[in-house]
Amino acid sequence: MGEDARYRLLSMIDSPADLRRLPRSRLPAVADEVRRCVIETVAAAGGHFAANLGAVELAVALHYVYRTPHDLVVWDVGHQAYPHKILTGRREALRRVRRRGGPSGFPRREESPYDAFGVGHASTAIGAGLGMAVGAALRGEDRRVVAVIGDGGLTGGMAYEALNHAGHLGADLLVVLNDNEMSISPNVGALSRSLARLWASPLYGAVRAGGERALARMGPAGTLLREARRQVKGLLGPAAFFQELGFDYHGPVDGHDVETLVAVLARLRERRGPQLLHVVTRKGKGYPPAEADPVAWHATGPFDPAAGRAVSGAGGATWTEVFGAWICEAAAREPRLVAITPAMREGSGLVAFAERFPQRYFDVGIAEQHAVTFAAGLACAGLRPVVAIYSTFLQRAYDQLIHDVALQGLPVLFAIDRAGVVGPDGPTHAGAFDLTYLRCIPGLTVMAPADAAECRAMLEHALALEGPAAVRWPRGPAPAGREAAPLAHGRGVVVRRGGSGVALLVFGALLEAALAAAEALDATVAGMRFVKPLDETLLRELAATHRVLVTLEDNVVAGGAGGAVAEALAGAGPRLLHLGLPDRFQGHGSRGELLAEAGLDAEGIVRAVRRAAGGVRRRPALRGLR
Ligand SMILES: Cc1ncc(C[n+]2csc(CCOP(=O)(O)OP(=O)(O)O)c2C)c(N)n1
Ligand SMILES: CC(=O)[C@@H](O)[C@H](O)COP(=O)(O)O
Ligand SMILES: [Mg+2]
Repeated sequence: MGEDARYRLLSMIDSPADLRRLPRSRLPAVADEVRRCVIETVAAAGGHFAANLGAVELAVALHYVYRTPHDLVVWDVGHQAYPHKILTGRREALRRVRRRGGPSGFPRREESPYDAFGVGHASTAIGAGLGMAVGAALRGEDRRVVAVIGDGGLTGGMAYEALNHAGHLGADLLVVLNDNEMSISPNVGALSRSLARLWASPLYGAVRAGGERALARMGPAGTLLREARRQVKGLLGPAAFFQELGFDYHGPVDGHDVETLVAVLARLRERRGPQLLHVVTRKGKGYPPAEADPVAWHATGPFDPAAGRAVSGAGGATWTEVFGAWICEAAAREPRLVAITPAMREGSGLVAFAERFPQRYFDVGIAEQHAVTFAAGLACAGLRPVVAIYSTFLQRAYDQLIHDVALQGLPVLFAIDRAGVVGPDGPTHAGAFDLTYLRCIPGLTVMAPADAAECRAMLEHALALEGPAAVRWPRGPAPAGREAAPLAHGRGVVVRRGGSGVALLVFGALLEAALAAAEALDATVAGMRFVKPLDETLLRELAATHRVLVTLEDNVVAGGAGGAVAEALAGAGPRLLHLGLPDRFQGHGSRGELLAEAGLDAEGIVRAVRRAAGGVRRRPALRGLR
C-alpha cells in the first residue's frame, strides 16, 4: 500500500494549520495515524519510543488548539517530541532520525520554527517557557506559551525553581504535567506518589466513569479541587501544592482522550495567570509490549514491530556492564559502599545492584545536584558513596562537585558513563567536556581507562582513596584488556615502543585506534591512565626521547588532558600536537562516524600526525591507511 493510502490524514497534514482545518471529530483518527507512524519510524530507525507513544494525543491537541508556531509549545527533555515532529512537516525526514544528516531526536530551534526551545536535558521547560511568556509580555506580543513536562522532569529542582518564580510573577503560562508515573524507570518521590493517589481516588474514578467530557464542562480553576475538598479529605496534596505556588490546578484528565484534551485546552488558552493542567497518560500507549514494559522500551534500536523484538543483538560487554558487575562485587566486600543514581538506573548499570542491595541503592530522581550533595553527606557519615552519572548530566552538578565534595576532600567516587562522543543523541548528550571541567578541581583524582580491565582496576583504586575520584568511560562496548603493568597512583604505562620519534599519549578509550595508527607511524604509545595527577616522570622520559608528542583524548581539546601535558612541559621539550574534539558542538550520528569526523579514528590520527610532523618515517601502510 502506498504511503498516502496508509496515512490518509497525515498525508494531508504538512503543518499544524492543515490539522486545524479538520473537524474535531477527526482527531482520534489523526492520533491513530500519528501513533502508527511513531511505531513504524522507530521500528525502522531506532530511537526514543515509549514516551512518544504516550504523548500522541497531547501533541495533536496542543497543535490543534494553539496557533503554533506563533504560540509556543516547549517540550521538556524532548524525547517525546516525535508526534510533534510528525505534525510539523517532518514525517518523511523522521525516517533518518538521529542519523547523520537526519533530524535530531530532540527539538532544536535550528531544525524547525515549531521547535520553540532546544532540549535534551530534563526539567528546563517551565523555566524556558516562563522566559518566553515574560519576554512576549514585555514586547507587547499576544502569544500563548505552553510548557509540557513529565512527572520525571518534575523531580528536578529547576522545575520547582521555575514554578516558584512563575507563581510569583503571575505570568501567563500553561504548564502541562504529563504524568505517567514513570521516569525512565518507575518515578520516585513524594509528589509523584501523591499525584498517583489523586488519579486513583474514587472521585476521579467517578469522573472517568462518567465521561471525561463532564470534566471539560465543569470548567477550570479548582472546580474539581473544591469538589475533592468536599468529598475526599487527604487527596488534595498535589493540587493544593500547585495552588500554593500560585498556579490554578486543573485535572487530572485522561491524556489519551484527544477530544477532551482539546476542550480543556481551548478553555485554558483563554485564561490568564499561571495554569497547570495535570494529564494522565500511559507510557508506551498503543504498543502492547511497550505498555507492558515501558522501561525496556524507553528507547530502542530498530525492531520488528510484529514480533516486538530487537532486530540485532548487542556486541560484547559494554563499559556500563563492566561497571555494573564491579559495583556488585565491590559492595559485597565493602559494606560502606552505597550507590546513587539521578534517575538512570538502567543506563548506568545499576539494575543488579538495586536488586541485590536495595538498602544501599538510591535513585534520587532527575536531581543531579542533589545526587552529589547527598553523596557528600553520606561520605560525611562514614559511607563510601559511588555516584553513577552520565558525563553530560554531571555538568548540572558542577558547583556541588566543587563546593560540597572536593573542597571538603570527601571520598566520593564519580563513575562517569557516556564520556566523550555518545552518538545518536547528539550534542545535548555528548560527554565532551568532563576532562576539562574535572582536571581543574584541586584534590580530585581523574582517571580514564583504556579497557575493561583498567576500568575495574581504576574503580577499585578510587574506592580505596581517602579523597574524591572520577573514572570516566564512553558509551558502548569495552575492549577486554591486555597484559599491562598493574595500576599505580598517578602512573601511566608505555604500551608500545616505536622508532619514528613520535609518541602518542593516550588518555582513555582511544587506545585501540592509537595502536592501529602507531603501526602505520611506527610510533610509541603510552596509556596515560591518569589525567590527574599526571605522570610527569613518564612525560619527561617521553619528551627526552621523542621529537613529537601527540596527546589523544575523547574530550574537547580546549582545556583537556592535552592541556595538562602542555602545562606540565611549560613550553620545553618536543613539539606537541593535541588531538581531541574540536571547539564546536557535535552533531548526531553513530559514535564511529562522529569520532571519524573529529579525526579520532586510526586513519584520522595518522593523517593528523603526518600533516603536523612531516618527515615522520613511513612504514608499510596498514590496511585502509594511506
Ligand atoms: C538532566 C537530565 N537527567 C537525566 C536525563 C535522562 N532522562 C531522559 S528522559 C528521563 C525520564 C523523564 O521522565 P518524564 O519526564 O516523566 O518523561 P516520560 O519518559 O515519562 O514521558 C530521564 C531521566 C535527562 N534527559 N536530563
Ligand atoms: C532522553 C535521555 O536523556 C535518555 O533517554 C538518553 O537518551 C539515554 O541515553 P543512552 O541511550 O545513552 O542511555
Ligand atoms: Mg513520566
